[in-house]
This record gives sequence, structure tokens and C-alpha cells, in this order.
Amino acid sequence: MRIVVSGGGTGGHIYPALALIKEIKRNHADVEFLYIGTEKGLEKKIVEREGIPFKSIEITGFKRSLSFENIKTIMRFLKGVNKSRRYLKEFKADVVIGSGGFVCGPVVYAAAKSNIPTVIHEQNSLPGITNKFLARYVDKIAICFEEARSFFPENKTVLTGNPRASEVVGVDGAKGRASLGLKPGKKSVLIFGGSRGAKPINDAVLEMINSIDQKDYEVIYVTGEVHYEKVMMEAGKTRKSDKLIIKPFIHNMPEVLAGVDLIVSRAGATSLAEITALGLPSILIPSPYVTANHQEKNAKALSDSGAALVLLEKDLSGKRLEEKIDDILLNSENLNKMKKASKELGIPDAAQRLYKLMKEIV
Ligand SMILES: CC(=O)N[C@H]1[C@@H](OP(=O)(O)OP(=O)(O)OC[C@H]2O[C@@H](n3ccc(=O)[nH]c3=O)[C@H](O)[C@@H]2O)O[C@H](CO)[C@@H](O)[C@@H]1O
Repeated sequence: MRIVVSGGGTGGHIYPALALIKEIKRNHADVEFLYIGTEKGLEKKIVEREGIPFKSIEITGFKRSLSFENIKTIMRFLKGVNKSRRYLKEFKADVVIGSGGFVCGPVVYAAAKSNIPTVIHEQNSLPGITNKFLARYVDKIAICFEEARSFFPENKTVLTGNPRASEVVGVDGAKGRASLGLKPGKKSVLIFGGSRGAKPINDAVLEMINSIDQKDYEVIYVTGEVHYEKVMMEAGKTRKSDKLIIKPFIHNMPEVLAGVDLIVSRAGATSLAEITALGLPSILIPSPYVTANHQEKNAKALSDSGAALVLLEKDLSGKRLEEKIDDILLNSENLNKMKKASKELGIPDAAQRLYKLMKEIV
């Protein structure tokens, strides 16, 4: 069996695809994979790190307003479809899986038009533009939130959850803690701003950085690769603390997530699937810069059930963030209630469900 996977731009589209690849490999050691992404997105680096063959096409997103750039995007899309057809033919693909992001548009479309079975995976409660476009061409659509169902044809749509959830359960949190040098028996909070980092979250952490040394917990703070140098320069001006660990990016995220007690993050759908699969409490700061404010809707699904606290970016400050972390982490009753609510939302067998769906069409 030869499987093409495509999806990217950000980690939220890439990691679910990689988790599905792992699940397929677990069931069939002899399957061959080809990943099609762009050179510019995070996918090239992440996918090649996993030793999966990678090919690229060029694509950009549509602007919502009338713009000359959209004509260029249509040209790139058509070129991308041609290139994808060539890749699919050369590779002799038996099935094509798209996990969202602009790049999977031309790839999955080319596959459907070449009569190759196709599945797309939608991580968000409010679907992205690419998956909405692909919906009528593909064989199956896997969703993670019931709210997404109404956007897709009923007969092809199945709730599977996000396969990345399956990758974080059952992993050894002690390994994650050891990789960061966390002290045994101390509580810890992991702060990150999605796969690329988020400047407003970085600013808030820099504001609270001086009080971390007095806390009875440790802070792991991930800046995002592009923000790292600047944050380190700012952080270097203040007193150092061995209760604060700063990283540009974490590659062993499943182990780290399994080893910490509280998450502060954006509300990207893949992060939420990981958090709920592990039953972790969280403080969510939805990005207001995403299509149709979909992160706020993702976050609401958790906060409505008591699994998370939502802190809107307009209300974010170092002081507010610090207060909320203290409220949860230093109050075991709060912590336990949130953990329980979070666990109830998780779909830890999502990878198996998605694998089963893929098998149905092959
Ligand atoms: C700005 C933007 O468009 N964001 C979208 C993007 O977010 P983004 O890529 O930030 O997505 P998520 O928060 O959903 O997922 C991030 C992924 O990266 C991993 N990770 C993160 C940091 C790190 O240091 N190491 C690491 O491995 C996380 O564990 C997770 O698996 O895709 C999501 C899923 O479609 C959407 O819901 C988000 O709205």
C-alpha cells in the first residue's frame, strides 16, 4: 500500500497527519508514505525529522477581500494540481489523506480527479476554507467536533477525533520532565502559543517573569522559534530563576504534556485534543487573528464544561495570567475538577477511528 499525506502550514495540521501515519505503520509495517507540503510551512522540517519522504508544491491562501493576489493564488493552485498529479502518478498512490491547511487543496483535489480514494481530516469546530472546498470531491470527511458536521455532506462525515490525541496517551511523563530538568515532586505549568508561538503571550510572560522565583511551582515557557532570540534578550535583563525554563520549541511534546500539571496556550484544535486526551486543566488564550474567530469557539467547548478557563487576548496581562495560574495550580480542588472535566472531553482512540475510516475506502 502506498499512501500520500498532505497538510501543513502550522503544527496543528501536521501533527495529526503524523499521528495517523504512526497508527498505520503500527498496523502495517510495509506501507510506503509520501508527504506533500510546502517549503515555507513548518511541515518540511517536522516531516523530514520523522524520516518520511517529502515533496513540495507552492501555494498561498485566498485573501478574503478582492485582491489581485487571488488571481496569483488561482494560478498557483492550478500549477499545484498539475504537480500533485505528477507526484501521485509517479508514486502510484493508493489513497490520499489531507489534514488541512492550504497545501492539501491541490493535492487532494488532484487525487479525487484521478479517482484515487481520499479522506480529509478537519481539526476545528468551524472548518477551514480548504476543507470546505474539498468536501464535495472527497470520499470521507473526519471531524473532531460535532459542531463541524453541519458544514459537510452528512453521508460522508464521521466523528473520529484528532489522531494526535492517541499519541499523547500512555507516554511516560517522567521522561518529559527529565528532558527539561524539572524537579521531582514540584508542580509545573507549560506555557506556549501554538506551534509558532504568540507575541501577546510572550509579552504577558515577560511581565510576570520576576515573580516566578517566589512560586511553589515551575514554569516551562515555549516562545516559538521566531520569537526566541528577542525573548531571551528581554528575559536576560531580569533576574534568572531555576524555576523558569525557556525553550524556542519542544519536539517531544507528548512526553512533556504528559509530565506537567497545567497548560497555558492558544486554543488551536490539535493542542486541545492533546490536552483533553490527557485530562489536563488549561488556561486558553484564543488567537483572535484566525478565520471567523474559530479558536474562541474551540476554547468555548472546553470552558463550557469546566475543563478550561478562557482568557481573551484583550484582557491578557502578566498580572492576570499569574493570578489565574495561581488560582488553579495552588488549589487542588480546582485542579481536580478541571482535570475530570477535561478527561471527559478527550477522544484518546482517535487515531484508531481515523485509521478504520481510511480502511473503509481503500
Ligand atoms: C494561527 C492558526 O492558524 N492556528 C491554527 C493552527 O494552529 P497551531 O498550529 O498553533 O495548532 P495547534 O495548537 O492546534 O497545534 C499545535 C501543535 O504543535 C505542537 N507543538 C507546539 C509547540 C511546540 O513547541 N511543540 C509542539 O510540538 C502541539 O503539541 C500541537 O500538536 O492549526 C489549528 C488546527 O487546525 C487551528 O485550530 C489553529 O487555529
